[in-house]
Formats: sequence, structure tokens, C-alpha cells
Amino acid sequence: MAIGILTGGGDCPGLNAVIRALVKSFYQKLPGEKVIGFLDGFRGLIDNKSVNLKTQDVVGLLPKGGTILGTSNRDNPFKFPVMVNGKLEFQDVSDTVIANLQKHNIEVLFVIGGDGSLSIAHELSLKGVKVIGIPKTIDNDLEATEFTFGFDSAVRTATKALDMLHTTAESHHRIMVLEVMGRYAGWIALYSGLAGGADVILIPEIPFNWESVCRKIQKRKAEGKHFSIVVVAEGAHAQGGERIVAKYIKESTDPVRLGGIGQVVAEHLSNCTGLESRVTVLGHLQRGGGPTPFDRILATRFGVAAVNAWLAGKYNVMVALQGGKITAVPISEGIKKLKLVPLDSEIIMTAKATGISFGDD
Ligand SMILES: Nc1ncnc2c1ncn2[C@@H]1O[C@H](COP(=O)(O)OP(=O)(O)O)[C@@H](O)[C@H]1O
Ligand SMILES: O=P(O)(O)OC[C@H]1O[C@](O)(COP(=O)(O)O)[C@@H](O)[C@@H]1O
Ligand SMILES: [Mg+2]
Repeated sequence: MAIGILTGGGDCPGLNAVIRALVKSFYQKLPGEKVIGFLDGFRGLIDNKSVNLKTQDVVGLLPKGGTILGTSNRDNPFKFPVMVNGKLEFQDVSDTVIANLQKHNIEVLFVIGGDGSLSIAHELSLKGVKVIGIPKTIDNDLEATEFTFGFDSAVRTATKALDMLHTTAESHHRIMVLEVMGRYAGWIALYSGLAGGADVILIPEIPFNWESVCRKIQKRKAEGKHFSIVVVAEGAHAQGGERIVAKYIKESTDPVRLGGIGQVVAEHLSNCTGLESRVTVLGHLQRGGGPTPFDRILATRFGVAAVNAWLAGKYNVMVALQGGKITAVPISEGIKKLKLVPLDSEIIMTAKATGISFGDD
């Protein structure tokens, strides 16, 4: 008997901490059995590329960023891209995945991933594969869990960037725009904006009004504050406007990559206020580096809880943080829709009460 693990989707700090917790707690309970790590997300299950994971392989992993197993955000076994006669086609290769799981006598597959990877895990479960999900993503946009690991680390990095932009903004009397990740959900922009003392936060959930944003910066100028800090999520857009697409990755079933809204906001604000502006795109720095203590602990709790859920006979569940406690919910709960920032949430109200503009008044 063996268990399988894979990491799927965009990487984030804390993936290695989950792998470590899973491997350590598994061997404590079942020292004679095996853990197989599949490489590069679902790609490793399609190509049957894997490694044996022993306790000594997870030494030193707690603070290490990325994933030792590798990951992929384009290899979906239900829509796998293949070139046929020079044309791109998407094929269902899920039976190959199931055959490869059987070759390794995999009793249960632990999928550490976001909405995309967990949707694939759910589809596999409908074909009889026993799966357990562990929710990751810097975007914090998975339902049924208060936080995903990786989010706190991304917020740390974005907050640090805002602290650093503040000093140069103040010196040069400039508007500094920081573009952060978040395609549909503005959690990173909201949390880092609040922690980093932003004046304006633009998120996908609240389409903004150009005049409202300009008014906010002009008001600051009139008060003698000749610099401003704006955080904009990559998926933010003006009222009646579109999200700005940086590129399409045609082999992916989730092909859109966003980027560019920061530049547009910086130019517009410069024109309407007469202040100089500069833009910083934080990009993949947000996914890099080691996890924060919060993420190390959450990742460890998730890893141990995932093994315990399986030992308790649960399948097709995702471990989750609810009310500060770790629990297990059906995977379908986690993927039924994206967890967006609720417009009436206490955190939005708190931000507004301290004068932060969302460009909606
Ligand atoms: N709703 C979906 N259903 C099935 N597969 C999806 C879905 N969204 C994305 N995918 C695929 O799942 C894989 C991982 O998705 P991605 O969004 O990149 O990572 P994550 O697991 O972090 O959400 C990619 O191959 C992507 O094409
Ligand atoms: O690494 P890529 O392919 O540029 O993807 C960028 C996207 O991945 C993310 O960092 C994380 O998304 P997932 O958690 O869904 O993998 C998004 O915030 C961002 O839009
Ligand atoms: Mg996703």
C-alpha cells in the first residue's frame, strides 16, 4: 500500500511545509508503508514520473519556499493539450492517470492545490479515485476555508513593498502604484493595502470610478500630502471597463494571465492630479521565498489533518480552517465558487473608516 502526493497550480510558500507534515505524520502512524510524490503536478501522474518520499527527504523543508515536487498550472488530465497534425487538441487522459495510480498501489491521493487542482481531484473522485484536498493559493480565493496557506506570506511581501514605496513616494512627492496578484479576488490587495497604509485599494470585486479615485488623491494634495500610495489587484477594472489581459497561454484550460492595470492607473492619476506617478508590478515575488510563521503552522496543521482525515475513513474531502479550528469538508464545498471579498465585510468597513478609498464613492 502507498499514498500519493502532488502539488498543483501556482506555487506558494508553505507547500514544502505541507509535504513535510504529511510525510512525517504518515510514517509515525504507518512506518512500513510508502509515500509516492508525483512530480510537476498532474503532469507526473500523466507521465508516471514520481519519487519515493522518506522521512529523511523532508529534513529542512519547513522554511523552504516553492515545492520540492515541482508544480504545473496547465496540465489538466481531463483536458490535456496535445498537438495532432499540427493542431492543438484537448484530450481526456484521466484513464492513464488512474492506471498510473494503480501501478503504485496508491490507496489515496493527496492533492495540494487551489480551485483548479481541486476541481481535477474532484473529477477524479467521480471516477472512483480516493482523494483528499489541501487548500493552497496566495489568492485566498477558495471557499469553505478562512485562509489558504501562502496568502499570509504573499501579504507579507506586498506589505514590505508598500513600506518601501512609502519612503520614496514621500521624498519625490509622487503617486506610487503597486500592482499585486489576484485575478478575481482582491484579498492580497485588501490585506496588504490595510497593513501597508495605502490611500487607495482597487480590487476586482469593486469596479472603480476614475473620478472618485482622482478626487481622493486631489483631496490629499489639498491637505498638503503630496504623495499617495495605490494598491491595485491585477484583476481590478474601471466601472464599465474590462480586466487587462497580459497574455493567453493556449495550452492551458485556464489560459488568461492578467497584468497592466497598474500602468493604466498610474498614467490616469498623473494626468488628473498633475502629480508624477510610478508603477511597481510585484509579480512572482509574491509567490517566492519561505513561508511566514502563520503559513508554516497552517500548512503543518493541514498536512497532519489530511492524514488524520484519511485514517478516520474520510475521502473526497478538503481540510479547512473554520472558526480557528481545522476541519474536513467535501471538496465540492471548496470549489463550488470562488471566495470573493464580501462587499459588506468588516475589513472593507474598517478600511473605509480609516479613509481608504476603493474608488466607489
Ligand atoms: N474549474 C476548473 N476545472 C477543472 N480544471 C481547472 C479549472 N480551473 C483550472 N483548471 C486546471 O487546473 C490546473 C491548475 O489550475 P490553476 O488555477 O493554475 O491552479 P490552482 O490549483 O492553484 O487553482 C490547470 O491545469 C488548469 O487548467
Ligand atoms: O505563474 P503564472 O502562470 O504567471 O500565473 C499567475 C497566476 O497565478 C497566481 O499567482 C496563483 O493562482 P493559483 O493559486 O490559482 O495557482 C495568480 O494570482 C496569478 O494570476
Ligand atoms: Mg486557480
